[in-house]
Amino acid sequence: MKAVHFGAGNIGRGFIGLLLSQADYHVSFVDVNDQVIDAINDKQQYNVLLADESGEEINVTNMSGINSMKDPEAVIDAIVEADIITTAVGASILPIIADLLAKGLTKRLETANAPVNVIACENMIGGSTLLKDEVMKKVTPEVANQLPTRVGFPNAAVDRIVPNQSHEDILTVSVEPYSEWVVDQSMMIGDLPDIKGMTLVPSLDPFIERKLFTVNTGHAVTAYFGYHYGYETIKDTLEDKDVLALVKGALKESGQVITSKFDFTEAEHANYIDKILGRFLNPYLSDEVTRVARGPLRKLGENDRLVRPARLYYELVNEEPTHLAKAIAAALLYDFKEDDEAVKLQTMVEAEGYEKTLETVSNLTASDALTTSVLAQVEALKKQK
Ligand SMILES: NC(=O)C1=CN([C@@H]2O[C@H](COP(=O)(O)OP(=O)(O)OC[C@H]3O[C@@H](n4cnc5c(N)ncnc54)[C@H](O)[C@@H]3O)[C@@H](O)[C@H]2O)C=CC1
Ligand SMILES: O=P(O)(O)OC[C@H]1O[C@](O)(CO)[C@@H](O)[C@@H]1O
Repeated sequence: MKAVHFGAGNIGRGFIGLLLSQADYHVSFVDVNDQVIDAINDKQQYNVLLADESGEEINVTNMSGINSMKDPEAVIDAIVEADIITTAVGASILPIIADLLAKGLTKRLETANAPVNVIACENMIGGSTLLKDEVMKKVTPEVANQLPTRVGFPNAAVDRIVPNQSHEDILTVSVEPYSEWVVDQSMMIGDLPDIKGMTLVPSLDPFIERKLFTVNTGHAVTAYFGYHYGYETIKDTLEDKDVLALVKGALKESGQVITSKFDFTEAEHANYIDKILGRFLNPYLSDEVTRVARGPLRKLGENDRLVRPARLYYELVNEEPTHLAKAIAAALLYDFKEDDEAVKLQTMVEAEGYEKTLETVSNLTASDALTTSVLAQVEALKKQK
C-alpha cells in the first residue's frame, strides 16, 4: 500500500508518517525543505523518541521523499498511485498544496484506480473541507463533477505534542507518548483504512471542538501569558501558580462551552482538562512558548481557539469570559520579532489601534461585549509585565 503525506515536519514524521508506516504503507513524504527530503532519501529511516521515562525509540522505515518544488511531476504520479493522502503542513499552506493535489487527482481520474481519501491533519475545524474547496477551485468543471465520486476529504482532529527538535540527525523526532487521530467516517469514500492509532467516528464535531478548545486553547493561553510574563517554556510558565490559575480559568470557560454544546459531563471534562495540563507539564519535553504562540493572526481568527470559545461563552453561559478575554489581550500584545504574523499584528496595532485590529483580525466590532472586555484587559496587562 502507498501513502502520500504532505509535510515531513514534526507531526508528519512524529505522528502521521509513523502510524502510516506502522500500518504497512510506503510513505512518500512531500516537502519543500531540501535538507529534510535529501536526508529521507539518503537514510530511508528515522527514529521517533518517546518523551517519557522509557525513552523508547521507534524506528520508521519504508519511506521516501519528494521535493515538490523540484519534482512536481513525481508528486502528481505519487498521488495517482496513492491508497491514502494526508497532510500536516499548517493551515495556511493548504491552499498552496491544493495546486499539485488538483493536478494529481485530475490525472488519477483518468485511471481506473480505486477511490482515495485526502485527510488534512491540521489544527483547525474543517481542514479537509477547506482543502477540498481549494482543489475544486483549480480543476475543470468536468473534473469538479467527477471528483466527489472518486475522492473523499474527511475532516480530522490530531492531537500529539511535538515540540521544536534539536537532534544530531535532523530526521529524529521526540514526541509525547499520548496521541489521538480522529477521522470523520461519514465523509470517507471507498474501503475504510485499517490504521492502528486512527479512530473513525460517525461525527467529528464533539472531538475536534473539545480538542481545539481545550488542548489548543489551553496551550495558546499558556504561551501568550508565558511570553508576556517573560517565560521561555510552557512548563516554566505553568509552574508559576498565578499563570496556572489564569490558564485553569480560561479552560473552565471554554469547558462550559464544550459541556453545554456536547454530551460530555462536567466530571468527564474536568478529568480531560487535568490530563491535558499534565501533558503540558511533561518533564521530558521542552516546548518553547514562541512555538506554541506561533501565528497569532491565525490564532486570533474568529473561529479559532481563543475568540470562538469566548464568543460562545457569551451566547451559552451569558456571562463575561474574563480569562479568555485576558488571553486574547495577551495574544494582541504578542510581539515576537521572529514570528512574521506577530510582526504584522504589531504593525496593524500601531497603525490602527487595538479596536480596529480586533475587527480586522477577529471580526469583532466595537459594539461586541467581547471587544470591550478585551480592550480593558489590554490596558490591565500593559501595566503588569
Ligand atoms: N507540532 C504539534 O505538536 C502539532 C501540530 N499540529 C498541526 O500539524 C501541522 C504541522 O505542524 P508541525 O508539524 O508542528 O509543523 P512543522 O513546521 O514541523 O512541519 C510543517 C512541514 O510542512 C512543510 N511545508 C511547508 N510548505 C509546504 C508545501 N508547500 N508543500 C509541502 N510541505 C510544505 C514544511 O517544510 C515542514 O516540514 C499544523 O497544522 C499544526 O497545527 C497538530 C497537532 C500537534
Ligand atoms: O500548530 P499550531 O496551530 O500553531 O498550534 C500549536 C499547538 O498545537 C499543538 O501542536 C497541539 O495540538 C501544540 O503543540 C500547540 O499547542
